[in-house]
Amino acid sequence: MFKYHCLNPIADIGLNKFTGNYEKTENVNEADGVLVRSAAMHDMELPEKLLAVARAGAGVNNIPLDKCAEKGIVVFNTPGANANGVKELVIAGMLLASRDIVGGINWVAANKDDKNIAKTAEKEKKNFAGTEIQDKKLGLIGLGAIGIKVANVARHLGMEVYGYDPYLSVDAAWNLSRDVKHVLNVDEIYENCDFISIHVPLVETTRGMLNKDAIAKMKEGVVLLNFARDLLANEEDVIEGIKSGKVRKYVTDFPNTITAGQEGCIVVPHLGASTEESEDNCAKMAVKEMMDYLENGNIINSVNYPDCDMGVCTQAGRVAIFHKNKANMITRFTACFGDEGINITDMMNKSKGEVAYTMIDLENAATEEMVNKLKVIEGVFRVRVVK
Ligand SMILES: NC(=O)C1=CN([C@@H]2O[C@H](COP(=O)(O)OP(=O)(O)OC[C@H]3O[C@@H](n4cnc5c(N)ncnc54)[C@H](O)[C@@H]3O)[C@@H](O)[C@H]2O)C=CC1
Ligand SMILES: O=C(O)CCC(=O)C(=O)O
Repeated sequence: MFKYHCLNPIADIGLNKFTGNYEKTENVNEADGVLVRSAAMHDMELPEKLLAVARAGAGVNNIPLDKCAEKGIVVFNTPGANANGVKELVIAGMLLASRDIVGGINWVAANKDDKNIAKTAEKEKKNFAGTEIQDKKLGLIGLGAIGIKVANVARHLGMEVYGYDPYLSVDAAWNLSRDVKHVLNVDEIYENCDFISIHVPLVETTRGMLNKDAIAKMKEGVVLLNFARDLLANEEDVIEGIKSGKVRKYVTDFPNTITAGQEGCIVVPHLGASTEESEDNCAKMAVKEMMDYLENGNIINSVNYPDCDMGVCTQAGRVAIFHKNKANMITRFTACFGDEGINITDMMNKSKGEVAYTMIDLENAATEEMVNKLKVIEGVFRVRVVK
């Protein structure tokens, strides 16, 4: 029996995929798996028993990835599962920035008792007028699951699209409209685009990348859209840009004390993935990944361990070892089994950066003695008897 804990509400359609072999617990300390959306886990004490964290979503900056890796806790996310939800909101964001739709709606609500509202509106509407997005230039920083979808739909809306992604995957390239201008220097986006939308993960190298130096290179009246993470922008610099007139609007999905209620900022309460479809897709994918890992030791879509998939174990035993990615580890593992006279029938070893994961199928079930021998090998973080 496995136990799971939800740090945020997770869609029932996903939770209903758990079989009778799973039980929900309200006590995180007894959970084998944790499901999470945006809850901050950095200050959380990681329970000894915990084996896996599944983020029902894309961004994992709320999870201590390295700390989890060192404890042999696999962190999963759900690539692409909420990308369409975000794409649709980004398009809405561009439209909201182009005419003062929110101001206009508020004006109507404030004048609801005016018997002549139809006539007055015709006089007042000039205050809320704006521009169209067709034929404007859109620059996308990050051409992953979301960036690509935004690029392709923007092309259909008649925009000229520039895209920048130094790590563009082959899959992503296949899905990208050939009309998108793929630039190799982000400055080309800053210098040319009327709308700039950022879709990269928040990591040390991307933190604050939309700052005063970047804004200085941009066109007058640029619209910035940030549906990725607030800390990707230096928002004080963005506010300065708005005050000087350089930045026409800043559309963000991340309310905070810098942008909430600020003139020129259109702030949405983190609604990018808040659609029934995205929530369902993320929940289903997160639960599937977690179950495959808990039952079979397979890792698919992890952000802190390599993918490693040996299917369902048909042998008597399966052991999974989390360890440092360094020389001689496999020799030492196999020696442990050899010393006990246990035959290895199949094996897989994968690495990701500084960590590695080894799955070993055995003709006989692993003994406690053998597991203890593996645990004390220098560089081993965790040994898990899967079967
Ligand atoms: N507002 C919301 O509710 C949501 C926000 N997000 C945020 O959006 C981000 C992107 O999501 P996805 O597109 O699904 O992720 P993804 O992983 O599919 O795409 C990210 C892309 O950014 C690229 N990249 C990384 N560093 C870069 C850099 N310095 N310059 C240019 N490109 C760079 C990567 O190569 C990758 O193609 C997430 O990390 C998350 O923070 C994601 C989903 C929902
Ligand atoms: O779960 C959510 O609503 C947030 C989604 C998100 O920000 C992400 O997937 O990165």
